[in-house]
Amino acid sequence: MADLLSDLRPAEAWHGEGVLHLPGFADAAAIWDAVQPVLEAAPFRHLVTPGGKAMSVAMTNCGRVGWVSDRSGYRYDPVDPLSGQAWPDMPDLLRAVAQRAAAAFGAADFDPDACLINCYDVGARLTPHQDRDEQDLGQPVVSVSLGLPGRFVIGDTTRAGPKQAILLEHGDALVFGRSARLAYHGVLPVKTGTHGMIGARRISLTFRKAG
Ligand SMILES: O=C(O)CCC(=O)C(=O)O
Ligand SMILES: [Fe+2]
Repeated sequence: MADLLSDLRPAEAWHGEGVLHLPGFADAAAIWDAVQPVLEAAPFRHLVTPGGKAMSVAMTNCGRVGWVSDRSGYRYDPVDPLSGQAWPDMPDLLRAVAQRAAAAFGAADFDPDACLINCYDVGARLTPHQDRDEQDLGQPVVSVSLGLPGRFVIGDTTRAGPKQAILLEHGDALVFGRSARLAYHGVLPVKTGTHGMIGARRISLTFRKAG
């Protein structure tokens, strides 16, 4: 007998054994609600790269530690440099969706302690990089997308290697790990548009086991 939900929802897609795209995986409205108190306590801000340039993506965090960048480098820090306080706790609903996505990837023991929240205004981008500030590279990275579509590009472990683009839409989850854990990835400039719930921007929540 046909499963009604799986008929309505686009299928999950593996890109090799290291990248799993889960279209429409998350309850985006519930996630957006849960993020509001985080944004009140720790608003989006444009971090500065070690080279001194402001990033086009605005960022904040929740969880035990948060990812920060400044003139001295990149790191996970338990303190929000803007408030001088601990980052807001990771809401249970966020942790749960990240764990559910990781389980679909085969990482049932994923226990994130950091959630980096990225805000892309129209035109903002993230140039290809590796996520390598986490201690245990055996754990995957899970992202959940909200708002305008994002063209996520991911390649191999070399900066210049060929990349494929995966369109990430409102409510999609993406997991990368194993052979793709150190793959170079980024987000192309977000195209003009307005999303009914999120406005003229894309927001991604990226969950990691940092420590
Ligand atoms: O916004 C995304 O989907 C990816 C973000 C990312 O690569 C990161 O936060 O390290
Ligand atoms: Fe990344």
